[in-house]
Amino acid sequence: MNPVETIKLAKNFDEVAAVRDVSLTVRPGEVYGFLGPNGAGKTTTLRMLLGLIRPTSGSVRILGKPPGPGYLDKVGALIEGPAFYPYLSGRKNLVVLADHAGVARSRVDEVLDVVSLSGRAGDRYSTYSLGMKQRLGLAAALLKEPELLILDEPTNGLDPAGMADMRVTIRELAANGCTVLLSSHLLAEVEQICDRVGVITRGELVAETTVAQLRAGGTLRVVAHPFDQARSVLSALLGGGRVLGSESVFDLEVEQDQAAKINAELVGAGVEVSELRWREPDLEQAFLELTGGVSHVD
Ligand SMILES: Nc1ncnc2c1ncn2[C@@H]1O[C@H](COP(=O)(O)OP(=O)(O)OP(=O)(O)O)[C@@H](O)[C@H]1O
Repeated sequence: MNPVETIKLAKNFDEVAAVRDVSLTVRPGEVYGFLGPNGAGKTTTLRMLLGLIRPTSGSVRILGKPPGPGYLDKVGALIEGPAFYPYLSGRKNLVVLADHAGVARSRVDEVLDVVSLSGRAGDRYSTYSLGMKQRLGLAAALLKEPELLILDEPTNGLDPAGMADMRVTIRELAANGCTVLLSSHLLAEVEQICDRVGVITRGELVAETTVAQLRAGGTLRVVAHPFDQARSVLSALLGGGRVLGSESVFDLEVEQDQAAKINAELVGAGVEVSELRWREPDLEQAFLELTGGVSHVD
């Protein structure tokens, strides 16, 4: 059973088609990044998953259940900045929520620990930094020991240290078996934190793939002299069609671990290799192509 499955999910706001026929699948135990520029339809999709708004068409299953009573019992969510009492401490705020949700109060200190907020848990919420507020929001989402976490832009507005903390916490939660669906407009963030990614633009899911696949497609840059001799060695090794180069520079579409063998073959044939360098694929370019270049990637 996949923790999240949508089939042709769509939402129109009057004339605006905010989400169009989105069919996405989040698999058990993964961190899934829902990536897209601002206004792409991420929040609208997440709100539909959580029953906050009703889809215009299409269907949703969360942890195997369609929307209905109790379908979110094992789901924690952080969406649209959680509401806390500013004059209460972080811990007291969580106690209020735990009591309301019928969760044992002992769980409060556990979740404070998970989000590394124990040291400041006695301070008033109003004195918290944005990063601490966000972590308290995550703690609240964890109270029910969710199997699935849905997080809308969890690092939005955080400073680099706060972002890094949040990433570590999310990865730890996933390592402990929680499935995570998070939205982000930051390619670099999704790359660091997620196993798979769904790319949404103008309301449409334009790609759903693993981060490893997004990263695949790098090239090996080889600079070797003399050119003709280098080309014939490389052609013999890789097949002529895969060896394109000019003026002693070759950009080879090979696996990264073939570099040593290629170097040895060239040097063994008396070719002088002055550069051998793995070049990562340009993810930003790939993302812009997928999204039609509609927005900037930070
Ligand atoms: N309640 C609403 N009424 C009318 N239009 C809306 C409403 N909510 C969202 N939209 C529109 O739907 C589109 C998608 O918005 P959404 O908030 O889902 O995008 P997003 O990908 O989450 O972007 P952001 O990161 O900027 O929030 C936008 O054009 C937005 O203006």
